[in-house]
Amino acid sequence: MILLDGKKVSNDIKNEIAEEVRKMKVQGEKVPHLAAIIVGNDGASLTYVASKVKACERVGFESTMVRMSNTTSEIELLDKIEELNQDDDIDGFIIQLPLPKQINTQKVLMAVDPDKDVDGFHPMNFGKMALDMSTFIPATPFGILELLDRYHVETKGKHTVVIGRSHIVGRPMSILMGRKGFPGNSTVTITHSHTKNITQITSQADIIISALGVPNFLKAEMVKDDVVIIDVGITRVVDETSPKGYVITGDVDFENVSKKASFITPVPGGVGPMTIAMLLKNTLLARELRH
Ligand SMILES: Nc1nc(=O)c2c([nH]1)NC[C@@H]1CN(c3ccc(C(=O)N[C@@H](CCC(=O)O)C(=O)O)cc3)C=[N+]21
Repeated sequence: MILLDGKKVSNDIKNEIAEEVRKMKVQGEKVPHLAAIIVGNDGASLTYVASKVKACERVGFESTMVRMSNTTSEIELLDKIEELNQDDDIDGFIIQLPLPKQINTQKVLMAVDPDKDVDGFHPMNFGKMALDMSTFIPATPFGILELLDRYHVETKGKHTVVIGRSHIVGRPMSILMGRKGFPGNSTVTITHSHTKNITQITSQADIIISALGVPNFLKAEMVKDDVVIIDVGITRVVDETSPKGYVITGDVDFENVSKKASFITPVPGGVGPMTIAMLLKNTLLARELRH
């Protein structure tokens, strides 16, 4: 079994980006600037945005965190987005999801300038991705592709099973794995809450990408030998014995499934850190597009 070490690979990527930034500075160019809007004060969201800001500092990017109260109206958020769209100093920005229920997420995502949409959530960019045009690929799927690439995991002709059809992970992942190229050229099955007899499907998979959010959902009995496992789950499970009071738990019963797997991502230290690294990569791309 080979561990797909997202922590290590994301560090390698950050070092590569930091090197690019150093070159920009030497040439007297402006460094990339990422902004993140966070609405509300949900603990998990704050932690994620804080780690994005920290990652910016680490590679030498500028970053701006925009905090808005959880009673923010849709209009107020749309105004803020327009401000960032117009701000020439900002190369890219994200709106941390999920948003409070008074706000229509789809409407908000459509207000982002597609050239600054480093999350790749605007329908224009999602469409480009589906049509193999160059664009911002959503950070988590992009990170998974990068991990598969750097570990030379064969995807061509393999049966990839994606669990979950979210707009952020499952749906884009199912498109990307079936695209021409590498990683890609997989035969893809996408499963969701209405899928019947999921074990019958997962047990035929060469590659399983689980983005469900149900801790320890995928058991050893549901997979075949030498399967490749990508665990996107990051559920906080209460644990009084740990210093933070919770442990981050994946969708995969790691202890048992890892015994059958050829490659597997750990949680934490797998897909999560890759997400952050690829957001930086998209921000670098956004800056290059604009200058
Ligand atoms: N507009 C938007 N873009 C996002 O990219 C986005 C979002 N909204 N909403 C929430 C999800 C979640 N997400 C993660 C980022 C880093 C880790 C990460 O670094 N995880 C560490 C553990 C971190 C910890 O200890 O809490 C790991 O898995 O090793 C996890 C999850 C980005 N998301």
